Amino acid sequence: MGVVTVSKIPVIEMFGPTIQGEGAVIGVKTMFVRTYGCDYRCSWCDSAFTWDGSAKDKVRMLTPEEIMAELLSLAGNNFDCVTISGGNPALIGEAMGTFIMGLHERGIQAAIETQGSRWQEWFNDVDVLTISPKPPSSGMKTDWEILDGIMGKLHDKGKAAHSLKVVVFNEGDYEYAKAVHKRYPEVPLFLQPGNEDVTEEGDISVRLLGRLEWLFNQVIVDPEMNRARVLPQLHALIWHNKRGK
Ligand SMILES: C[S@@+](CC[C@H](N)C(=O)[O-])C[C@H]1O[C@@H](n2cnc3c(N)ncnc32)[C@H](O)[C@@H]1O
Ligand SMILES: Nc1nc2[nH]cc(C(=O)O)c2c(=O)[nH]1
Ligand code: SF4
Ligand SMILES: [Mg+2]
Repeated sequence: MGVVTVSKIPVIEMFGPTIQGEGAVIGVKTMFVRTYGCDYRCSWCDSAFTWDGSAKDKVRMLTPEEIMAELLSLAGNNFDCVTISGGNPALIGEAMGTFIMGLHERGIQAAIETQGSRWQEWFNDVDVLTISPKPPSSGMKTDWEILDGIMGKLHDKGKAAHSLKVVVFNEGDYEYAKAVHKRYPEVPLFLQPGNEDVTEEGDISVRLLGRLEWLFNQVIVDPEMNRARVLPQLHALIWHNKRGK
């Protein structure tokens, strides 16, 4: 019985350059690679096409070299950061590690968006690692043992700059974010208001800013959140629910 090495990555979309709209590196110019498949099914997922089957025919199995070539043909030298999101990119093993090495060989930084349900060895090589555990409104249940394991390994190896990002839709989610903060007090925590309608067309910025103000007001009166940072989804303020931005 041989070991099967999976050398390809399921890619649902690549786009950019755009501006990173969330979390620790908000405002940075970046390309996006979005992988297909997720082990979660968040009720409010803004990228459900990565797992609900609606875009299955658009998935391409690509080698790290093919992804690199496509990024270069999309943007030339007009970027030095690639954000890998999904879906859950942590479902992908060695091939992702190879891809990240290729980025580094070209002096390009790798940022990852994942929910903290799976560990991969290549997390150690990521430049900007965002772990986004899911609050109750998502309908998902956090496996704290797994999350503790991931946070512990990141802490021990001390290599990847990592942060936590919790999406908050309501009071219950806010309490969850506080529990996350208490559990991992040394890790930078970003709070992001939820987008309650990811299909609405047109300008949603006023609705999103209303939710941002609500979240500001939660944090402002809360002495247990003195270090949390509250940020909008900047890209959604500018480009609304448009895909590929
Ligand atoms: C689409 S997910 C993909 C990466 C990974 N599966 C995760 O959830 O972290 C990227 C980010 O978008 C956030 N997100 C998804 N739907 C959202 C919504 N309706 N409002 C605000 N943030 C949302 C997620 O919480 C996550 O931080
Ligand atoms: N501009 C922009 N910033 C983002 N930050 C995280 C995103 C994601 O979908 O993971 C995202 C996205 O889709 N677009
Ligand atoms: S974990 Fe991320 S990609 Fe998966 S369903 Fe939730 S928000 Fe969507
Ligand atoms: Mg997004």
